[in-house]
Amino acid sequence: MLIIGIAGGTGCGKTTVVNQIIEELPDKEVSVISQDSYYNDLSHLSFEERGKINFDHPKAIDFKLLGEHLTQLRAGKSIQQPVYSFASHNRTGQTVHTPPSKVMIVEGILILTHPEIREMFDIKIFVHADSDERLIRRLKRDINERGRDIDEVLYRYQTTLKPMHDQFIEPTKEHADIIIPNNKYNTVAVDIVRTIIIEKLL
Ligand SMILES: Nc1ncnc2c1ncn2[C@@H]1O[C@H](COP(=O)(O)OP(=O)(O)O)[C@@H](O)[C@H]1O
Ligand SMILES: Nc1ccn([C@@H]2O[C@H](COP(=O)(O)O)[C@@H](O)[C@H]2O)c(=O)n1
Repeated sequence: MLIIGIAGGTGCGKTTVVNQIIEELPDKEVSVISQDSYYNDLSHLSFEERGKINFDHPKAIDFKLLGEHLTQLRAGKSIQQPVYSFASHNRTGQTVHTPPSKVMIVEGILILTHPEIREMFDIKIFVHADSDERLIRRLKRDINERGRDIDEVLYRYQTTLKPMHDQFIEPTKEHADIIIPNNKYNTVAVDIVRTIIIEKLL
């Protein structure tokens, strides 16, 4: 099994890059795990209380469960990946059956911050886009797809997102084996990563 970790600040294009990489690959051979699925279970809090959580701090992530799941996958066992709702700031209670595959891609803003999780990756990738570009993309995406308004996105950006990015996420770039510049769509980098994966699948 080859486990690839793909990190980078919000809006840098991690999900887009992953989708481009796997587009032409056989479904059964490559699976994706999103760090978003591993936000802590916040069922004990009200919606208002959940909305005040700092979702850009490493403590917001259930790294224990993520580590257990990666260990199980490496041992050839399937996992039940939680489904996360950005609308309710919580897990939905549903899960996605995720079997082990030859290549597992794990993507998320904070996945390279945790030493034991980092150790589990055979290849570590950091996707870079400038912060103004990321904010513009985040605004458009969160308003169109995640049920947010401009005030919510900007408030979160100023209070938690930017400080946490500077403190925790940007420094993990130094752990990366590959840095993908993604201010513009980067098909060359996507092709290179896909080629590495295809070699593993042969
Ligand atoms: N290279 C790019 N150029 C322009 N827009 C992009 C690019 N990559 C991603 N996007 C757009 O930016 C938004 C955020 O991308 P996404 O892949 O969700 O980022 P992330 O998973 O890193 O938060 C999406 O609407 C996506 O379509
Ligand atoms: N309930 C939540 C949980 C997380 N976020 C934000 O999501 C970002 C990470 O996801 P990306 O797809 O953008 O990498 C992170 O910056 C959190 O602020 C949220 O808004 N609400």
